Amino acid sequence: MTQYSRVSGSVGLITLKNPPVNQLSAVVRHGIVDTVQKALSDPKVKSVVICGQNGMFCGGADIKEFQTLANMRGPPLIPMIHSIEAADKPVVAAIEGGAFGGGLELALGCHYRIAHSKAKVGLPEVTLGLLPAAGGSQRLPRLIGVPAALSLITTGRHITAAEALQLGLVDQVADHNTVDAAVKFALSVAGQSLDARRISNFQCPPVPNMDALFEDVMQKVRTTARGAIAPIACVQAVRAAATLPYTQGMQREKELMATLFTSGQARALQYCFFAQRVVGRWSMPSGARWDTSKGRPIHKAAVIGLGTMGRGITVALAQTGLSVVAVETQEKQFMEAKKAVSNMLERGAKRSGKPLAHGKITYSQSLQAVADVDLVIEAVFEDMGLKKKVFQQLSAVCKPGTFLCTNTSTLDVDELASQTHQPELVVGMHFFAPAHIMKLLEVVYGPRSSPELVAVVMELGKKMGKVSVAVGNCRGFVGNRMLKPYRDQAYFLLEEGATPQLIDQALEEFGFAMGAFKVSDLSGLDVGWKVRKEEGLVQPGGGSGKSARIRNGVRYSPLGDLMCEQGRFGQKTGRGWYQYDKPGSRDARPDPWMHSFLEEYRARHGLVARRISNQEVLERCLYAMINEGFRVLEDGIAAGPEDIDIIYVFGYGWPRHRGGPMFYANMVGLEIVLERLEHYAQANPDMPTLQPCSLLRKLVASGSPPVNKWKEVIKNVRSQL
Ligand SMILES: CCCCCC/C=C/CC(=O)SCCNC(=O)CCNC(=O)[C@H](O)C(C)(C)COP(=O)(O)OP(=O)(O)OC[C@H]1O[C@@H](n2cnc3c(N)ncnc32)[C@H](O)[C@@H]1OP(=O)(O)O
Repeated sequence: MTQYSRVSGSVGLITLKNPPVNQLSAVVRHGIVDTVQKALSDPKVKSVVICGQNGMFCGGADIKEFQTLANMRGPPLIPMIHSIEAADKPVVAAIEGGAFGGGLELALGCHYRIAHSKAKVGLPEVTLGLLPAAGGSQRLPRLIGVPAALSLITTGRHITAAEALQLGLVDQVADHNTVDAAVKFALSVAGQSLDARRISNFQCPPVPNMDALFEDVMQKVRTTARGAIAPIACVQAVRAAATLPYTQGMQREKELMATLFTSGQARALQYCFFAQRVVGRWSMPSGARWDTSKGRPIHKAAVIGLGTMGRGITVALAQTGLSVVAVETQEKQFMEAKKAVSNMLERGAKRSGKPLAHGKITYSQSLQAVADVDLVIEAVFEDMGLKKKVFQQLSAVCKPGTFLCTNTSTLDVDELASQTHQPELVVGMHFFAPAHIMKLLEVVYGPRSSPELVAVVMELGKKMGKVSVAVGNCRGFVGNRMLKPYRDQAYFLLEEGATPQLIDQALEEFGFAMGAFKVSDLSGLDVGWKVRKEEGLVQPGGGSGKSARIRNGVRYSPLGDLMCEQGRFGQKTGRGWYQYDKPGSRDARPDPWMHSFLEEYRARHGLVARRISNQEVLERCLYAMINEGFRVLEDGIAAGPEDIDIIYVFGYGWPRHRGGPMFYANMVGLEIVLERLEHYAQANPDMPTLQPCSLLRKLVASGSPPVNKWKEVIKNVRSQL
């Protein structure tokens, strides 16, 4: 797992060999210890280079080893890195591809670092619920200063070789063969004193107003962490580097890591890391899979409808380098959209430092302009009649074989497919607003969608920088389907005595970016109202008596309808579940009006307000959502719990350190979730979404297996259906 050779007469070359990313598994650590020893004891060797095979230096510790302590046997990283730093011959790290986490910590133990110009480096441990505990939190601030180290360690961001050079993190950047450059460099420094090269001997560069700096950073980190503990431990570890001698700092690093390492948050974040990769290996109920389905190249794409979503999708496509035809038939919207897209592209180019993608887009007011494209994304208003018409037209205008995609968030993809000559070439691409920024893409296949098309769209999603999840077609797909019972419970809790701020606070303390009512104000209450009106659910004035709160035998809350009747559509009208300074403002403040509105509503419906605890809010909202998640799995709409969890983490503000709703259910204990659902279902027989799903019962009956074992139980349940 490590290869050793002597090159250029006097350089010992150690190559890490552990696909896919030369992670520091026990056997690699053994190899490093042995080969370093060999090089240092060989009198012919005057200096040493460490590199990684296949153009990758090292992706850090082997995250899979963290699952079981038994796997952690083998030489520990810290003494291994110390022995490299203490070596009396210069050791040079040749960084190609990347040096991350323990990989960068290994490089920081070396006396010199040479990086390829395309390489990236970073300490992403915080994203796995950890901190750089192989000396990274102590060496990095000593090398590049406290503010820069805080920025890298608390965010885990990867930086380019150029930025690393500027910070003094690497000593040289190579444009060609990095190993050759490192060997040449190693020859040139052989025999030189290493006293000034051992970072653990450095003092942190002094920082003016250090207490104020740490207070400020801690404040910011607490706000953005939303309950995550690792970013806070990272700040504490860097503070130790800035204030304590190295050995004491290392002791502090160890103590902080001990708390994080076995935490539920670390388990959740490491689960998310692997889940994100699992969803790329998609499968369909037909048996089609990512590794047996081949897409075909897309050279030219089109977007139909340049409202908010269409504009974002146009930008996301153009930024991949594709030629894009952007179509909007309404004159006013057409002119506004051109300007808006152009501004969005400029902002994107500024942010990313990449070239502007203006030239990739041609605008048209006619659908005829899409005749020669390979793929179309329809993004017109969310109206089945309108979308059907567009699909009929597209089917007539586009060349045979063109892939047709719809950016719908709820509508039946199969019904739209049936409007075309080739229904197998239709899928849903559910983007999230703003479409050029939000990472999630739900790829919705219907029963007739071809695996080739799913492969094409999943690949396109990747090019757009999205985390794409393939899901089956049903109302609301995965994300919005599970959101409905969650929202319903929030409304029912308002009726029973809660306030919007009580519910939102409980959800935000749990870690959601925004509570259910703030989200509702942001997206606009009128959107759901329109849908409910079309479905015949809305009774003007909200009605009275028991029937006013029942639809089709199921509990219904008309509260949202009543709010809309008063023109309270949320942020856009300056009034919603909260009040805002002016329409469009985002600063939500509790509205005293809501108090009397709810009191009057409860009186009219004979409801007596009771005290609602945060725990009840979480149990009712989250367990209702999770229960629907089990139904989604049972119905085969999502291939596995990872798909659901990634959708929620990337599209719905679910706190990543809680691993997604299904992982969270597993952490709470499936038997507890089942018991609480039974309890609430019994108390509310008119809320069928609280009736525990049979898959949940089955999992509990099977001894509540860990989340990565659910697929076997799901397979059995499905085969019995
Ligand atoms: C008390 C204990 C003291 C311990 C002290 C030491 C602690 C050290 C902490 C660490 O080092 S934690 C690990 C830090 N490293 C990272 O977070 C890097 C994680 N990896 C990545 O970000 C990316 O994989 C990459 C390296 C940037 C490469 O990206 P790319 O897009 O090219 O490939 P992927 O699809 O992401 O990955 C390919 C493949 O490799 C698997 N993998 C990646 N990194 C690791 C790893 N560190 N350990 C194990 N496996 C890794 C990844 O899962 C993919 O495989 P899969 O089969 O498709 O899942």
